[in-house]
Amino acid sequence: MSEQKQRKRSYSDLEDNSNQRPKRNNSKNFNNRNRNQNSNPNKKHKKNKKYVTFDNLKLKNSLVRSLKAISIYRPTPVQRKCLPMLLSGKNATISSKTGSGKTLCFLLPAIQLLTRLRSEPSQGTIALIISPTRELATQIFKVSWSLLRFEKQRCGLIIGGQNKQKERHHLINGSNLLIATPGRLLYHLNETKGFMIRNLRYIALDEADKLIEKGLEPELDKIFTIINRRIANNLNIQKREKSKKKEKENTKENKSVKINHLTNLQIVLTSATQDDQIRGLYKHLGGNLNDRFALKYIGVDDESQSATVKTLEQGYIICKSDQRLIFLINFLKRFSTSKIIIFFSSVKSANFHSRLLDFLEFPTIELHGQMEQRDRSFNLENFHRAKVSILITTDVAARGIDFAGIDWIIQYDPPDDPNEYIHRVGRTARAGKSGKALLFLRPEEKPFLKFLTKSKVSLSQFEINEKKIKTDIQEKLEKIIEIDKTLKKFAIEAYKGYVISYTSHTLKECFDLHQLDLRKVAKSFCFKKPPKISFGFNVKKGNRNKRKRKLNNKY
Ligand SMILES: Nc1ncnc2c1ncn2[C@@H]1O[C@H](COP(=O)(O)OP(=O)(O)OP(=O)(O)O)[C@@H](O)[C@H]1O
Repeated sequence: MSEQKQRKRSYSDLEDNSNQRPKRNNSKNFNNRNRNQNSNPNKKHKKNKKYVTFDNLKLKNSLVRSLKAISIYRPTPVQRKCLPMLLSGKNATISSKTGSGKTLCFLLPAIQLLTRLRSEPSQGTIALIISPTRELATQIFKVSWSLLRFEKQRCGLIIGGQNKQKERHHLINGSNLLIATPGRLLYHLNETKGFMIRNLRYIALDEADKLIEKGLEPELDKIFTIINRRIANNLNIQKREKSKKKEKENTKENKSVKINHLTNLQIVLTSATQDDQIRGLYKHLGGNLNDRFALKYIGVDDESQSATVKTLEQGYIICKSDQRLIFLINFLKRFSTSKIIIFFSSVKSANFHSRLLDFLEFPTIELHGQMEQRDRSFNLENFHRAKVSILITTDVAARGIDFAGIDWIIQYDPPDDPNEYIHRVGRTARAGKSGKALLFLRPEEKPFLKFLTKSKVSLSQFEINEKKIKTDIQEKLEKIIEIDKTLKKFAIEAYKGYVISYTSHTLKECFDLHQLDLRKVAKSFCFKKPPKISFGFNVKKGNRNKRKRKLNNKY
């Protein structure tokens, strides 16, 4: 049997073990497994020289107590490696697999710093955490809140979509630890008088690579320029108070805000996927990689053969466009007692599929960036609580969110690149738990597997057992769309969104717009034949006629 064949697994061989899933462990503790396996863990630990506690890492007693209160007793490998360095004030960029505990790596040093400085609310923000999404920022805020339970320092959250007035009030009252998304942070830096940032000493950028990739670089640049200027002014005021003689010199400095005071900050960058872009971002922050402020790279899993965790079982299926939806529906029927996340490439597509699946009596929860913030938070909370549910989402939920008890990650629309794949599947199999992931690929998209392999992700092929797939449903779906005009509208938008999303794929050799057979694509949006719509693509000169003809043929 060929190697490829040996690796193939039948989709129907996959067991739905959701019913046997151990009860959700709220503590999400990596160490519980060890404790359960060993009736007397202390004996084993005494023998084990590597046994490290948070106390060994010189973490304050009150912080160790806060950790115990949320059932966290021992540091994870990445925490063991990073905390000594970060607690001593060094700058670092941290890379380790999804769900390995990076949040505490940047939060504990921030809080320890606040307590060491005995910072008061009147001193404003001393530590700042920037996150690319609102959901992730909120999650970090909740963890910060529980870690500060025995401290007098305050934490605050400022994210898009929230009441600016309320946020202003909190900022003026002083949030020593502030968690923010870039847009809203920039707004308050510009508009909120009394938002004190001049005492800033610590800055962490979570999912740092995403912050750049999301096109947030110009915003970050402005943020750092303002912070730099405020720190500079503050230092000048302090100097002036010390020595009136030097006032002339100081005034000069006051004008030259080009001096980089950001190098006086402790800087931490984290992500499960990192590349050279991170170095670029660090330079924005004023860090010089050759001096004493050098950014130390801490990569916990660099030697690992795989970029994803061992407890994740992952595979792909090859599915023609017109079979995709039928297969998805069959899959959801089969795993009806599971907690599932399905990723789509566009908001419109997520929108339509959520409605369609609800109609077909698969209750879904929707989450994407074009929803009202209130609905976003409400839906996210509901999904967190649910034992069995289907989350229909876009890449807004791909990063950092700490979901519990997820059985399956379905990438119905493929991700843009291997990094995004790694983050998406990282929403399951977290903190030592197990999980499964399934990637849908059209035959033409198979080259994407090569890119995944290069990024140390290897998948098995799950075969579709054609006999078990009910295909008669296609006709019913087409009828539903004909009758329900609202659903039809959503289907048209989704179809358009799907095709357009193809134009923005960076890996053109895997996701080529011109290889889409629109008649088949239309089937997967419940149409008998492609709806007549204009996509308004920019067709490059030279190939204009050829491409136009090609597109016309397909539409
Ligand atoms: N020392 C620890 N002991 C037990 N559980 C822990 C520990 N540290 C973190 N956890 C838990 O592990 C889970 C994952 O942690 P976290 O969200 O920080 O991972 P991450 O590395 O940031 O993941 P991602 O890359 O996906 O953002 C959380 O539920 C957290 O409570």
